[in-house]
Amino acid sequence: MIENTRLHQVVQSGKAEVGHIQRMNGSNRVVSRTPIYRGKKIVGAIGRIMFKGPEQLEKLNQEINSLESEVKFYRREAEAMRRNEYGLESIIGSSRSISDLKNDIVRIAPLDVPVLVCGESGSGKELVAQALHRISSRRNNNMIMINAAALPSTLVESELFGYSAGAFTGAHQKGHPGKFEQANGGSLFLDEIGDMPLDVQAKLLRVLQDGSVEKLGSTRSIKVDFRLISATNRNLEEMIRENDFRLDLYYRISPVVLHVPPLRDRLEDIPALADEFLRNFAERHDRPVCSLSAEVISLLQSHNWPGNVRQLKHEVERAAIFSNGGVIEAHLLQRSLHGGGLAAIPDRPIAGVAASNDLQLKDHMQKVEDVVIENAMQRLNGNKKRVAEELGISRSYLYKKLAGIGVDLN
Ligand SMILES: Nc1ncnc2c1ncn2[C@@H]1O[C@H](COP(=O)(O)OP(=O)(O)OP(=O)(O)O)[C@@H](O)[C@H]1O
Repeated sequence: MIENTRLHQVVQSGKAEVGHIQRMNGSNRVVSRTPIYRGKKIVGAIGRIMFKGPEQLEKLNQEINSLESEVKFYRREAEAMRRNEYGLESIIGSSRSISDLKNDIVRIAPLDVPVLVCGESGSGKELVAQALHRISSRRNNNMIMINAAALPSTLVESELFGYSAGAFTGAHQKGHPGKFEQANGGSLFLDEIGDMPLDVQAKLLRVLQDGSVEKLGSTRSIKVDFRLISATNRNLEEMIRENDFRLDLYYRISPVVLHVPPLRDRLEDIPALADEFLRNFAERHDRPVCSLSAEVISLLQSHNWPGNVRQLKHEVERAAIFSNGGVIEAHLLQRSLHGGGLAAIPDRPIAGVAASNDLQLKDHMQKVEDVVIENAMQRLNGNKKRVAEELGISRSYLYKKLAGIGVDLN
């Protein structure tokens, strides 16, 4: 006889009981009781132990919760990937200049020629590079990214060329493939190529001429075949005139040049861009999607966006964070967007700048920049990526400024 049984009640009521706790031999069990019918008549009931104890049920519950949130996460990821499937879709905008750019990408992507993507910082050069790769015949292989500005000079060679086993003390036993080798069969995206030191430019040129690399510590050259996509926000022609960029390298990297227009020249794209950023933000943080009031849209369209789309994205996401959902109103935008003022209110007063009369305007500007950058570095705990994003400047420019201020970059 099962103690505490309720099977007789189930026979009487004809109602199944699922997930009930029943005390048996001093332990709690999770049980189910189901009536047995013959035709319309109840002829008995069957009891089953579903879980050996409530803890087991709790554990299962936790597992289901964690699986549910995993599914949610992958759903969001899949959605993001679906949007990026064709590469071009991730470039939002239907202005004339962006439509022309997309048409050029479609035309150029299948041709296996090097492409130089020029444009101001934050204008979307990396997105263009991704789209070129994704709709090229090399899309099933990797696109390897190198940020020439962020490569410490001591690591340039091992990073780019790789090294063979035992090439130097501390080298990994099996050696290491460099970025050129990793890009074999795919594309190599050289970001901020204008910031590449002259000695590295010479090495890169050799690789492009020979189509092969020699690892550090090895005399054997390895054939490499990649499509080179470079990007810069610098004026390379001017750098060539100043002997800061090699003319022969320029010819190699620029059979096709694409120009990404600055945001201020395509203000009509702002509503679509902002909508996309708000949608992504809501998806990432599992929050309802906000929209922008007409006043906010017109304020955004009257700004000149020195940090381009990156700055817009940052601004829109910032407003979304501070909004309570629904429509984002103008008071949530930073002061700078209401006409005048710096993008960030400096934590440290910009002292001494106005006081000294013997400085030229550009020196005053430099000082203001230095202080704003130092403040942002402090506020964001030295996170250079976030500082560059917040100030709407490229990381290469930030590195240069930090080196000028005397901040240790390592
Ligand atoms: N047309 C666009 N549609 C959607 N998002 C965009 C667009 N252009 C830029 N972005 C977004 O703005 C940010 C900056 O873009 P990206 O990194 O491509 O700029 P960049 O020109 O390569 O900048 P940098 O010169 O600083 O490296 C990214 O978050 C990117 O997704």
